[in-house]
Amino acid sequence: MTQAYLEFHGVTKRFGDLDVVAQPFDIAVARNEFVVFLGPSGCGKTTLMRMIGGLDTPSGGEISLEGTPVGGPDHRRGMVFQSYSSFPWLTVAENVLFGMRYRKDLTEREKLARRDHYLDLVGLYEFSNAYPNKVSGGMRQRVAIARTLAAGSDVMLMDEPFGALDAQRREKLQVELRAIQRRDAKTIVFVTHDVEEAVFLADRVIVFSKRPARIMADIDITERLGAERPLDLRDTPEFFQLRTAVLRLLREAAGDEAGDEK
Ligand SMILES: Nc1ncnc2c1ncn2[C@@H]1O[C@H](COP(=O)(O)OP(=O)(O)OP(=O)(O)O)[C@@H](O)[C@H]1O
Repeated sequence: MTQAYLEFHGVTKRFGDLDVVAQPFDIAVARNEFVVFLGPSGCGKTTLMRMIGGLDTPSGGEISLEGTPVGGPDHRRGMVFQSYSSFPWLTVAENVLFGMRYRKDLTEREKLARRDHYLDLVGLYEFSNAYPNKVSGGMRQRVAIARTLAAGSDVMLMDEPFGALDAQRREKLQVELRAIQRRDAKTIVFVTHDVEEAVFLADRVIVFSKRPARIMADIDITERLGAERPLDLRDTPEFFQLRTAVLRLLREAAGDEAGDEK
C-alpha cells in the first residue's frame, strides 16, 4: 500500500443543522492517484472538494496534505470548479499565464509556450486576446481548465470541469488529462456525474450515498482496467462491465431519487 498523500481523518461537515456527512470520513489518497467522486446530486461532493481546496473547513476532523493540515487555498492545489470565474480584467491568454505565476522553475519563454499549448488544447487559441466576460460560459470553463493544466499544481481539484463541453472536446480532454496525470505524476480529485467519464479517468472511484453522505463503494479501477487509457478502451467488454457495475452502485446510492445519473 502506497503511503497516503492527501488524507481525510474523521472529517464531518454540518451547515447549521444540516449534516452533509453521515459518519466521519476517513479517505486516503496516494500521491499520483486519480480519484473520482461520484454520488447523487446534493450529496456533498462540492463541499468535500471545497474543504480539500481550503475554501471551506470541516466541522470536525482534519484534512491533511503530506501530513500538514490544509489551511487556506495555496498554489500546490489547483482548482477548477463548476462556478469558476476567471479574472475579468485579464484576457484569456493572460488568465492562463497568471496561473503559472508560482512556477519559478519555468522561463518566461517556457511559460508562453505552455500557455499557447493549453489554449490550443482547449480550443481557445484564437480567443487569446478576448476578455472572459465576452466569451460563453463553456469557454470560460475552458479558460479555467487551461489555466489549471498550465499551472501544473501537484494536486488538481476538478469539480465537473468538462460539464459544459461538447462530446468531442470532452473526450479529447479526458484522454489528455489522463495522459498528463500519468506523465507528470499528478494527484487528481475529480467530481463528475458521468459514470463513463469516471471509469475512463479514475484509478479509483468513490461512490457516495445521498446526503447525509456515506461511502457506498471504493472501487479500484486500475486493478481491473490497467493504468493506460486509450480511447478505444471504452469499446472493450471489461470497460462496459465495469461501467455497468458502477452505474448500478450509483443508482443504489441515489435510492429512490435515482433521477440524475447518466
Ligand atoms: N454554504 C452552504 N450553506 C448551507 N448549505 C450548504 C452550503 N453549501 C452546500 N450546502 C448544502 O450542502 C449539501 C451538499 O451540497 P454540495 O454542493 O456539496 O453537493 P454536490 O454533491 O456537490 O451536488 P451537485 O452534484 O448537485 O453539484 C446540499 O444540501 C447543499 O444545499
